[in-house]
Amino acid sequence: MPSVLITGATSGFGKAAAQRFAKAGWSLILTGRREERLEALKDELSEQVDVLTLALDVRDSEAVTQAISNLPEKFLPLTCLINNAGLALAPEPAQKVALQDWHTMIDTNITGLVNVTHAAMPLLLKTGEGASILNLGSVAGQWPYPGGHVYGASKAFVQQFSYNLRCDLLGTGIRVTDLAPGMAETEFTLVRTKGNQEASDALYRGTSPLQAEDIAEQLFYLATLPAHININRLEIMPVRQAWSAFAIDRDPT
Ligand SMILES: NC(=O)C1=CN([C@@H]2O[C@H](COP(=O)(O)OP(=O)(O)OC[C@H]3O[C@@H](n4cnc5c(N)ncnc54)[C@H](OP(=O)(O)O)[C@@H]3O)[C@@H](O)[C@H]2O)C=CC1
Ligand SMILES: O=CCS(=O)(=O)O
Repeated sequence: MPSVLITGATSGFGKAAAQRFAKAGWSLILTGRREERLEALKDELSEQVDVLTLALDVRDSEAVTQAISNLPEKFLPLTCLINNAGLALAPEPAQKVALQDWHTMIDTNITGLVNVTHAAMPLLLKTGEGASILNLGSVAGQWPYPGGHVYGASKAFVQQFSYNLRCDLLGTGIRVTDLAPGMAETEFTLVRTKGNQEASDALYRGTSPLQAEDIAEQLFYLATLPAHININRLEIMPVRQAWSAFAIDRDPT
């Protein structure tokens, strides 16, 4: 059976992806920092498929390299890497943000993603044709909005890194995709607001955001496309989300 390595499998897209790939019989390598959630997911899915859990922080390059370069044989060949672990912090304007919040986003969304990709690449190269790297970007990587500051910039990195990887991996058979969702109801806003459940509920109330299962379905689709097809970027929004007009600063009347 093919195997998939999913970062950030303790919640949201990552957890839903684990459930989707398990349904199709893929072996799962699941990572995240919250060990008890990883173990609960393992309990849920290990009757269906082989599950390996790796409790780690993607920002810790040594831990990442150590864990991924020592995967048990049973979980090889590695067919798909889903770089999903990530977060937004500080929805307030840039001029009000604590510097540490910017660092946390850069360290997780950029350095973490790079750490995991670097560690997994030798395994994906061994797999060759049909292997995939699926990177969770965001509409925020393409479209600016107030409060997007470093989060949007980190997702722009994900897009360009994905495209550049495509160039270097040409001829290896490895596909690379920047999957860029819009508003999706997960724990994302709870994290962004540092635990404000009311603010999170308010954002999703009265509209129809994407659900984690919608993104899991796209991830499974991308990973199981015929081996000669590469989708470079897939942007997906809820029907009830769109762009808005330019904001203009005007003199008071
Ligand atoms: N929801 C949305 O509207 C959108 C989200 N995205 C992106 O999708 C990805 C998944 O987000 P989503 O499922 O919505 O959010 P969730 O908050 O529900 O899940 C985020 C996951 O990332 C993991 N994670 C965060 N930091 C680290 C870290 N330092 N080391 C390891 N794992 C980490 C968390 O695990 P743990 O805390 O256990 O470590 C968790 O499993 C993110 O990259 C996000 O930016 C993109 C577009 C839209
Ligand atoms: O990446 C998350 C979606 S949004 O909050 O930037 O619209």
